[in-house]
Amino acid sequence: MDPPPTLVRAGAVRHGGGSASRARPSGRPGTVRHPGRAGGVTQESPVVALLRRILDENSGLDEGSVATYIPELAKADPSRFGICLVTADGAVYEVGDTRSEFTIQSISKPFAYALALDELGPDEVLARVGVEPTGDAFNEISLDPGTGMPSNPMINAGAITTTGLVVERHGAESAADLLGVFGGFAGRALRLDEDVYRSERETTHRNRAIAHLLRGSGALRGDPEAALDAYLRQCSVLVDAHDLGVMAATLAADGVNPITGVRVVSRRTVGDVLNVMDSCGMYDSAGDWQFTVGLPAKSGVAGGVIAVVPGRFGIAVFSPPLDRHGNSVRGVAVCRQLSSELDLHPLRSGTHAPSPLRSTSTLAGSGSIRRRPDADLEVIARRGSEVFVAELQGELDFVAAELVVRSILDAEPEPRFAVVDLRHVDVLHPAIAPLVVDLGDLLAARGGGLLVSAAPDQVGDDPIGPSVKRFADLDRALEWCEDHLLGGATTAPRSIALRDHPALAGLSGEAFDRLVPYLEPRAVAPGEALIRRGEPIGGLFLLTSGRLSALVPDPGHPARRAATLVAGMPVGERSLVGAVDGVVDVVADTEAECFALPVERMPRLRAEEPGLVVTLVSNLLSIAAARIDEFSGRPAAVARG
Ligand SMILES: NC(=O)CC[C@H](N)C(=O)O
Repeated sequence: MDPPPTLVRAGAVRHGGGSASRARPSGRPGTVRHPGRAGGVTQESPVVALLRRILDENSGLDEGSVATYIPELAKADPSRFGICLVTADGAVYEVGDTRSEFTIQSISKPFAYALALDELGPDEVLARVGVEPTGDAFNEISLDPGTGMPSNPMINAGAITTTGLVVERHGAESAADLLGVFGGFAGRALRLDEDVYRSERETTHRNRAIAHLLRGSGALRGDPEAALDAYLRQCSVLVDAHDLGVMAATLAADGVNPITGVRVVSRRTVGDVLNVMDSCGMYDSAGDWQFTVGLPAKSGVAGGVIAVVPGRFGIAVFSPPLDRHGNSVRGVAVCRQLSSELDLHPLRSGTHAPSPLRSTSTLAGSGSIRRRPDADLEVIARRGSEVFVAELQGELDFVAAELVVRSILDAEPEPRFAVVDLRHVDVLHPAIAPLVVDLGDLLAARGGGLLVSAAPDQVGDDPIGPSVKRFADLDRALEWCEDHLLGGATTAPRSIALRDHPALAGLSGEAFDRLVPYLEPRAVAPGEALIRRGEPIGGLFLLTSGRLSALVPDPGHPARRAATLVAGMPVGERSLVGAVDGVVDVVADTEAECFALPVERMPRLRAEEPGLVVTLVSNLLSIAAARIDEFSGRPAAVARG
């Protein structure tokens, strides 16, 4: 059946073939782009190929028969078969008959339950419908003997009550409201199959009995016929497998439709809905489903089945012939195969989350890049095991955080400080906050503390805990620890005389005196840049005091420190070969002093003092060579400092 003309629909290119498409949130529901199409030829995604194989392998399955108790459903074409998988971020994969419409039937139940929960809140809903799996058939005439209320919202008794709650609140508008919410989940306007609605209304004696029983028990408080009518209408909403895939994906995406980007219901509601789908969604085969598939799911007697992999994707299958429980035979078979082949069963997957520890070391093994004199490096090497260093990665939930805390507390010898780097952490669960704060206190009691290096968008700007220090990057945290271990005992020369600058080594006193007029003393305040990336370098700078850092941009993070500079080092050597732009920002960390040889004075120096220039350049070369040795692991030829 053609979709309403005003709507642009995802994947409208195909029927019966296979397609992968990706739709992003935009103003129009279901607007789509086809990444796999090149030169007019549709290139099939491997995911589509996988779904097609599963479709083919199950298309010989001829058991079951189409529902006949609703006369209109008996007309269904039993050969229709489609599979649609939609990811929580909006990629759509579909094979087979994913654009043939059928009525949603009982797959409407979780979505009506979502509307009731969202509007009335869980307390009011739970007072009228339970969450106990019964193992009953979908149409069982049953009430919980303890409460007198229906056991759960996935069997008809519970679903009619859920819809009754909506009717008590919205009256005549209820059917339209339900249709609107279903459309929000599907990402397009949906409509009723009037023939199926009329056909069921005329024959629904059993549901009518249930509705009146519910009125008698007090589960329904309004007109049972009105609740029944709204329920029958909600069951008669026309969808196709693509719609159901998007609806399931919206549940997978915590209630935000991944195609339209619109939040349909709250996150909390989705959690409640998935819970009852998990325990009660497949009626009297719920246990078998749990055992073999293990995913929250819902089936309908017109042949649809949905299953949800929370946070990941939704699956929809359409095939009308049903088993004795009223579940699509091929739908169940496809979900079983997908669950087992793709390792989707949450209790069976056997996969363990990757380790949150990307690397562990101590300060003795991995110091900061701050240049320090050898005597300081010896102190750091000797006391470095007091500082445990861990680079973390991936998702930091409670389980991951427990492992990190344990590895810090089990470390030998016992560290006083722990440096935890979050640069490679993608997700931080709020649940770990108390562990972080307490770990800081525990380390503080040892005379140390916890240092966290993280970008502001990971942990915000607020203090994390009384004994937790924050740093913009790992290197700065390591540097802080080194400074702490050194205390006031550092032997680092805070400043040197210009005469002692290694760049001027070997210059005679006279030559030095002739050079001095070319130089200009310059003071740099903390935070001030001596060189800026992309801007002309002003000259050669000979550092005589203070500390500076060379910073490179790191998308998504604060600038990364690529090198540190101290008294005795040259910066801006490249300006000697002509006017060039800086490739890094060189920024002072402390008050710093240097002598500048400005670029504009260089031509005259070259012309008038060629011998002096040769000495200067060869000194700069040996300093550079020493640094290269250092980076390549060879013992430095020039003393650090
Ligand atoms: N399991 C189902 O899909 C049942 C829905 C159907 N409308 C009924 O109430 O009987």
